[in-house]
Amino acid sequence: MSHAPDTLLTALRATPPLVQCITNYVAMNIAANVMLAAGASPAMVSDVEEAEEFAGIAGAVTVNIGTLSPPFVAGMHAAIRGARGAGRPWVLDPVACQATAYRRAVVQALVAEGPTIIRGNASEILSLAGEASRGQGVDGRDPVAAAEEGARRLARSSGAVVAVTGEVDYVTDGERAVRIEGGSPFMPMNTALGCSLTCLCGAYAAVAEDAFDAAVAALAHFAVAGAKADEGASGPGSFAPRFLDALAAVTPADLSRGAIHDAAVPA
Ligand SMILES: Nc1ncnc2c1ncn2[C@@H]1O[C@H](COP(=O)(O)OP(=O)(O)OP(=O)(O)O)[C@@H](O)[C@H]1O
Ligand SMILES: Cc1ncsc1CCO
Ligand SMILES: [Mg+2]
Repeated sequence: MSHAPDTLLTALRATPPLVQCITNYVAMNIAANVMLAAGASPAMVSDVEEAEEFAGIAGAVTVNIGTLSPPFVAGMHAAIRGARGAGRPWVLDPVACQATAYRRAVVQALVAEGPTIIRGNASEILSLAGEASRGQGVDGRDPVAAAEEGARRLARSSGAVVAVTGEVDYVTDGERAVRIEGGSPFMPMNTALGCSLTCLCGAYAAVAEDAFDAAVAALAHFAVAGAKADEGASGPGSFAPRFLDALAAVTPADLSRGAIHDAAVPA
């Protein structure tokens, strides 16, 4: 059954899903605040001693490789085991996966575990799709349009819904695709908003039957809140608190107004 973003936001706010977010040191506080403002219940639980058990009580798990280390990786695989055992969705954020041999190896092993959703910037998705990427560190340096074909191929090969973010976002499961407009140029000037969006994809996946609908709703929530926060912001600093306020103020009706456009999928 397909659910529109407004229905999913209503469900999210009615029963805030517990989301186990394994994310990087930069994002932990920012992402937790984003999740609470949007209407979800985040828990940054990552140690291998408890990650699998915790995933058994969470509505979804999110895994982000931003500040990678062997202990983090052990916790990620434990949490994924827990999510899979409980039949719950899990979301992958391949931060800077093009940058080093360690990141490339870790991210390949994670993709092989079958993420429900992969959310990254265009440089990261190009790299995961085996194409040339202009990415150097954590920020996207390629246009989303350049990663659309690779995103569809990655979706088909991995079985994940792939969400590519940037000025205009693109979501595909290999068969369906949409573009989402909105947001603000101040968003990429605020660190870890992409990481926070990955956590929100987990929250929507916890309440949705269809991972494609979940990714679209999470990205639309960010697009609408970002556009709202942009009004009156004079720079990235004043944008940040306005964005948190806007995430909380977004209504289900806001999500059904115009940000989401169907995109043709070539055979
Ligand atoms: N130029 C832009 N205009 C409007 N919205 C943007 C722009 N660039 C990014 N966004 C929005 O910012 C959010 C984060 O996407 P982005 O692609 O910057 O993630 P990211 O590179 O993974 O970020 P990070 O790794 O710093 O967390 C998304 O909602 C995206 O739509
Ligand atoms: C700046 C930074 N460095 C590693 S992770 C991260 C957060 C944005 O991806
Ligand atoms: Mg990122």
